[in-house]
Amino acid sequence: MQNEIAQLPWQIYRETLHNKGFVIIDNFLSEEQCDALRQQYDNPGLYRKTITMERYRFGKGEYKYMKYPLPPLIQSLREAVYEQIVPVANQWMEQVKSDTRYPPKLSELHELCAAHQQVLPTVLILKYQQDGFNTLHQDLYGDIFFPLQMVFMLTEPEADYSGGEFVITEQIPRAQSKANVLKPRKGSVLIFATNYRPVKGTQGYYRVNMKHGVSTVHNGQRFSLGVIFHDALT
Ligand SMILES: O=C(O)CCC(=O)C(=O)O
Ligand SMILES: [Fe+2]
Repeated sequence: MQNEIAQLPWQIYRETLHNKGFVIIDNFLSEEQCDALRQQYDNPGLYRKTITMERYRFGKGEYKYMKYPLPPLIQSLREAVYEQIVPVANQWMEQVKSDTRYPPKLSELHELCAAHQQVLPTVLILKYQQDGFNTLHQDLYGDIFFPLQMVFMLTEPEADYSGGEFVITEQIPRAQSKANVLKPRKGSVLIFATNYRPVKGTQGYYRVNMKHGVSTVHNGQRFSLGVIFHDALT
């Protein structure tokens, strides 16, 4: 899996991340891998915490945080994609004139997280049913955060559910927000900015704040797997 990931045209994906703050890679997971992950939703041994989204007013639906050790497929995806996108994260830090630099390996990011008491895995699997949705948010879990994250689509739009678009908003300084509405197919991965992206202005780069969420699912069931790279305090 790690070798297959390394073979993808990452230079193009990195450019898209720079230009738009998100990129969709189709057919990243097979049908079988998606179905297997989805079936694991009901395997209680895999999870450390279940969140009913209504309770926190996060939306409507349910998600579960995985425990360490992660299933081998997810562990290797998380490591391999991190290594490909860490140059984007570092270039963003440079552009916004931050001193933060991210290490080349995910294990090194996790050492940094651990030094800030962030040791719990943030990988989560989400399930939305009819009328489910996810309010616009940012996945920050402590002082240490990696500025990009990914989400895998485990179900197929129109066939498995309707509605349920992935929404990313860009809050342009001194203007109203712009929305990007995405409908990635089953097996696709979407990589996107966790809190902001740099945009070139007349006087260097400025930060455009980004949030993401999921619009209302009208029918059916929508499953996704969110992979955040930093670990959490709680
Ligand atoms: O269900 C989705 O597509 C989005 C889930 C989410 O907020 C995330 O993975 O961070
Ligand atoms: Fe999220």
